[in-house]
Amino acid sequence: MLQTISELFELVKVKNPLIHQITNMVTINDCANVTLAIGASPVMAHSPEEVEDVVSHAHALVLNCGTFSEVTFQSMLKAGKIANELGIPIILDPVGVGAITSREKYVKSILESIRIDIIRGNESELDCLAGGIGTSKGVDAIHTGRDHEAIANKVANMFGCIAIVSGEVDVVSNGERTVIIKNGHPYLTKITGTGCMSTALIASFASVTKNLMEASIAGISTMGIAGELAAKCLSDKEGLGTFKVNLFDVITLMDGNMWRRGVDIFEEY
Ligand SMILES: Nc1ncnc2c1ncn2[C@@H]1O[C@H](COP(=O)(O)OP(=O)(O)OP(=O)(O)O)[C@@H](O)[C@H]1O
Ligand SMILES: Cc1ncsc1CCO
Repeated sequence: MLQTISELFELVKVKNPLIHQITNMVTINDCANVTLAIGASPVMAHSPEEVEDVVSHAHALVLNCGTFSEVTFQSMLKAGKIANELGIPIILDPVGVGAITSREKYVKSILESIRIDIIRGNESELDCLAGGIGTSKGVDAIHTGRDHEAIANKVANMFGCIAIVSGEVDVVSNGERTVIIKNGHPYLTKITGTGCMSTALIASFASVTKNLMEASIAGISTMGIAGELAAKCLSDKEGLGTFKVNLFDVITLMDGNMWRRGVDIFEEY
């Protein structure tokens, strides 16, 4: 498995897939840049008049709910339906679901109307989709001690997709098989958007393979490994600003070999 995942890095760089992202206004620029850093090509288009055209040329579609509106919702439905028709993988990032009541209704409606391939969110967000209370503080997770493996497994089975619960360890499940990834660094929680950027990375990998479990593992672990290496390079006088720059540097340099050396996977079946 490690060998085939490591090959995805080269594949993304060679194919330079187009990743259509309907995303939030807080982290949009970072998501575009991380997509470029891994070797894919971002296009951020939101308007209902444009999304059908844009998605029909894309190789993956990201739906990120971070700053939501009725217009965004309509755009997501339009783009999602075309992506389903064309067999383009859709990756949902249900930012803030559980924290903002109206968002839950919209996200559940998206999940009823469109076939979603991968859902990535933090513990609170995925717990909400699994039918729990999804306790959170704004868009950040509140750690409840709930079983992340059970949450990922339940979401995967409920929506027939791959579910990723990110956190101190990341859990990836397709409802039958669960993989636990132990990479990461606490600083990843201190700059906004590392979850959103992980979703953009997952979409980049999902656009070049039919094996969406491997794409999910590649995307989420890349952020964890990059966080570790970015922190390791910090001097005593450097903090989150340099950490963020280092994070982009590491992701630019990441290839299959670097990934294999850094990844810390624990598998369960
Ligand atoms: N306590 C932690 N220690 C180490 N790594 C962490 C920790 N919490 C999260 N991470 C890593 O941070 C990245 C983002 O995950 P997180 O769950 O914080 O996303 P998020 O809450 O959706 O983020 P955002 O909404 O800011 O985009 C992942 O790569 C995850 O592995
Ligand atoms: C801070 C924040 N608020 C809405 S979206 C977002 C980015 C992280 O999800």
